[in-house]
Amino acid sequence: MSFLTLDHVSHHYFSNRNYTKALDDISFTVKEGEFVALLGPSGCGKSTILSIIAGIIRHTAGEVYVNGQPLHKAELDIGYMLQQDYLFPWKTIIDNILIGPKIRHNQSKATRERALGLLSQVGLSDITEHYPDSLSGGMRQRVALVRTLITNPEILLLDEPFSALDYQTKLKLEDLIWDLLRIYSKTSVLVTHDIGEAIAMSDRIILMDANPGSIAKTFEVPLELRNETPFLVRRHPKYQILFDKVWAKLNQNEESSLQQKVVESSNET
Ligand SMILES: Nc1ncnc2c1ncn2[C@@H]1O[C@H](COP(=O)(O)OP(=O)(O)OP(=O)(O)O)[C@@H](O)[C@H]1O
Repeated sequence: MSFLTLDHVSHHYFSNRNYTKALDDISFTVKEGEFVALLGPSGCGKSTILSIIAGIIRHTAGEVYVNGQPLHKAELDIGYMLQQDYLFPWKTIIDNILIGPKIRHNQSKATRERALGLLSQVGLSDITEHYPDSLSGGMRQRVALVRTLITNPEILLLDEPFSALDYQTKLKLEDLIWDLLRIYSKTSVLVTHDIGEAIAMSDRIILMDANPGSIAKTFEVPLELRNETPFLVRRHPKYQILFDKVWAKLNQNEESSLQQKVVESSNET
């Protein structure tokens, strides 16, 4: 059974009297424990989808279900990881991690021990009393990951969490997160522009189109790739085959949307 369902979801924004149709008729499901990537060009509505799932914005049409219940009734426990880590510079690493439990009045000894255990799993046991300014970008994102996992969320929303990192750090972090999410069987939705990252990390790729944001095609990642770590996936022969298929579809969509724009502008003049 599906854990999360987006059923014919559309969304438009109104700002300064401007109307933007951000999403048009989006339908997909995410199974429990599944890792789904939303891939697409800038402005196709990837972050809008995450904001809708997180309950930050209310979609204009359609419905979102969690375990068959409408999202607004489901009280979904969410972990949100962003490009920026948003660590508080005046708090130590352990205090940054324990902010979520503190807000929920759940700062038990067991929670602290869980935090220390997670820090050790991401290779950061020695820095609990350090401040974020003394850490590298990759270390800070590892802390952000622990802070996201400490409340044991039902679903993890990852909004380009690697895009501010250098390539080497990004590859290492992909492996670490992939490993941890499988250990804890976390249901996850990753937003990315990066085809390689989508293939390496996920079970399924939802490729999106822009203007307005819609689903162009869904690609299942072959089992042989899903069983490898993200780093090793990139060496697998099936990786290149899938990469080429996604790349071809992405280019085909971009070209047809460019042609449409040219036709529209020539009709206006
Ligand atoms: N608060 C807002 N007010 C008005 N329009 C918005 C708002 N947020 C997003 N949009 C518009 O909605 C569309 C989808 O934006 P969104 O940020 O969801 O896309 P995205 O695929 O996540 O883009 P990117 O990859 O650049 O982050 C875009 O046209 C964007 O300009």
